[in-house]
Amino acid sequence: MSTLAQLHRVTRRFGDVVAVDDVTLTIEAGSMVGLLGPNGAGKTSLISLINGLRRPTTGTVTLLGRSPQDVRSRQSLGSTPQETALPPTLKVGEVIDFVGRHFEDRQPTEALAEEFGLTTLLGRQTGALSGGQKRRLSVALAFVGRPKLVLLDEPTTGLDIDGRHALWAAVRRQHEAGATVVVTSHYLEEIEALAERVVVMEGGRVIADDSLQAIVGQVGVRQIRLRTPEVAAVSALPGVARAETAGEGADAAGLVLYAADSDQLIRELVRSGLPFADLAVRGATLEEAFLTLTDSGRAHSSRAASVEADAASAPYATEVSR
Ligand SMILES: Nc1ncnc2c1ncn2[C@@H]1O[C@H](COP(=O)(O)OP(=O)(O)OP(=O)(O)O)[C@@H](O)[C@H]1O
Repeated sequence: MSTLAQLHRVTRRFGDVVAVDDVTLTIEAGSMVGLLGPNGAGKTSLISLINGLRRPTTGTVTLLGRSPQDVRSRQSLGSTPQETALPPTLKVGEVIDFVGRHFEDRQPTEALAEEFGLTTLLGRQTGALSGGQKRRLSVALAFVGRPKLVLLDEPTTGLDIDGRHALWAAVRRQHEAGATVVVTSHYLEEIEALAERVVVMEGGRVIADDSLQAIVGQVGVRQIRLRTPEVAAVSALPGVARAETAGEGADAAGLVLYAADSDQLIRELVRSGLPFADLAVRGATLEEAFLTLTDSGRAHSSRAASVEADAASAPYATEVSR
């Protein structure tokens, strides 16, 4: 596998702020990498180091074997422009043609428009597009030059669910057609839908870098859902790492338990004689993995209150940490 981008011991400071802190990272050709992290984790700064908009304070960044500032390496890079960078009086088709002309091997305007659901908008001025339509155009432009590497910084922010799903499908098809993609997102669902490899950042550092499956698997918890009128007693069973009530139902609340050993917990539950129904067990989600991996998750857990006996009637989910 060839390397498209490489960061070696890269630190980027803005005054006193260390936005990227001693990061070493390799982006291999053919991969689909999700960059995940809480606000201010350094994701955008990392992207701007790869696309050459920023230079590292220390360390080295290479893009296709060259400096990211070298125009030859940027020829093979696709990224989304800021929405405000779209010329408002140019039509969608004209903008795609304009950007496409910068590349030797480009996707035809009609094909790209079709792929990103822009066909009926080709004749419309970009200034007259909705926010979601501008977003789709911005992402489509990242792919027009058949780039080897595409950097998508929060590609679906502001899109509704249908719009998000349609864009993910288009990005997946472009990836299958050969594009290597790095995508940052606040939506865990987006990373789960797109990424094969997940890099988790926090405080400028990479705190996890593995396959999506392995990241989720790192969280040694399983989720057990059931309904019970005895919320407090079931939540207090040995082996429960965390419990949340959904507050549904008048007499038997929905309860979500997290445990390292779900089999053992179920044995304890049966042995306790406590009433329960609708038992379901599944593995952790990316969200649970993320909360476990990041400080925000630790803060979130420590803020959580204990399950009280009256939690069954609470209108919102209650989370506990034990
Ligand atoms: N131009 C800048 N000048 C000063 N500080 C900056 C600059 N750009 C980023 N920072 C700081 O660097 C840190 C990382 O910011 P960055 O935008 O890379 O994070 P992020 O993970 O993309 O966050 P978000 O998810 O909120 O977009 C933050 O503390 C931010 O305030």
